[in-house]
Amino acid sequence: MSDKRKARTVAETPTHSPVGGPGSGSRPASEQDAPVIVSNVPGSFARGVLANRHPALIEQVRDAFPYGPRQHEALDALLDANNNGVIEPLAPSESDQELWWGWGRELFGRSWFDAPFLWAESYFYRRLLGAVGYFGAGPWQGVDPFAPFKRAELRGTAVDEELRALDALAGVPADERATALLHASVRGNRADLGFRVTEGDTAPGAAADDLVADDSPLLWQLLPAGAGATVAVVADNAGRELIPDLILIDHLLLHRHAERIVLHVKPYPYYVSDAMTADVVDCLRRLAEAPGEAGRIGSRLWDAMATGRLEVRAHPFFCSPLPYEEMPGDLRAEFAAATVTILKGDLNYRRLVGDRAWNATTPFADRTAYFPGAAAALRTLKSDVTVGLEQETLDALERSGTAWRTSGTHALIQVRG
Ligand SMILES: O=P(O)(O)OC[C@H]1O[C@](O)(CO)[C@@H](O)[C@@H]1O
Repeated sequence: MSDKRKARTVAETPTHSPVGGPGSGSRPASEQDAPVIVSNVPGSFARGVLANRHPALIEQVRDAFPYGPRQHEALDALLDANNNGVIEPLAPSESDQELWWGWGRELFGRSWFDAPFLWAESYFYRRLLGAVGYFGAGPWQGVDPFAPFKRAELRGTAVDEELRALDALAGVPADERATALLHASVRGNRADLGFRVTEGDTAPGAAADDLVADDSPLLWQLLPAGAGATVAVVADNAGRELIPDLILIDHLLLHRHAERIVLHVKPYPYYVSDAMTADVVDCLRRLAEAPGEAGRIGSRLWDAMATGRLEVRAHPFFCSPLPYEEMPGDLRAEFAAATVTILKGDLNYRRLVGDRAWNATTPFADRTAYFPGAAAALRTLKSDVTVGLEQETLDALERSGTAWRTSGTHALIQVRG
């Protein structure tokens, strides 16, 4: 962690005020130095994730596998630490111990609730994987603890229906189809398994598809047909999100909005349902084995993988607790070479603009000015961070009196060219 980042984080943590909910859009966050979001504010969304979602998730994972005593004990210890304890560093025998030490040196020994929300959530997932033996030599090595949930979702009838709907879409003009597929990719971000861990969460797709910002014309301007573009897509969730992402990718390739697409996934399980290479394979199989248009899309994508027009990458940075502003040089070069980078989902958004209590009218272009090349965020709002809203939009959202920032009822398409 850079000294600059460390100083900002530590200094701001205790002075952080609650974010989210009605009235929060008018808080006087300076454009340069909005407070880092932490989880120690009673009633805040961030606190709810640590206090409610993480314990529920531990139990779900525990119930989903016939783990042995070692895993049960480690899960008990993680539950206890999450609820009552302080953050412990990884054991020296862990291969990424030094990395995490560097990323959180000043946080170890403090309460989970006092750490920056993004860091605490990321480290929780790292500890969960450790507890179930994902990294250790042994029989549970490499067994994705979220695989049963991902698999169940992919096999569900909702996916059948979504794939069948592609048959009707095949006949509509290409530009209408492009818009529909772009929106499906945004909406797919509602289908986040983590979002459904605790009761009372809004069901995906249950509410109106409200875009609070829509820069899609700029996205299409950046990708005129036949211009030989390379597009980077930073994936978010597997299953019901990745399927529409892949369908959009097929459309971009088929209509030559892109000559080549690099799909960035996580190198190991992360944030419940985040996509890894194995999930891309499962989704491609699901598509390829489907009847009709979905099957045709699946076999085109399968071919695109074979020719290199579609390539999958899994950079370790994607599982770090860092904002994109701190991305390493090789990833920066990769994004710089792309015509546009499409970042899917809420977590990527937090890492893109910074997990801070920004004033919601802070321009998206300002918050992403550091990004090496054009960037497009396709995101359902599932946490407090939001930038780039028009004042009237923000006023209307605040007047609505709803938890518009966190309930998954609203979405956005924001682009910086
Ligand atoms: O899958 P997505 O869209 O990145 O959403 C992940 C979001 O879910 C949460 O982890 C809460 O469960 C947020 O803190 C996080 O930003």
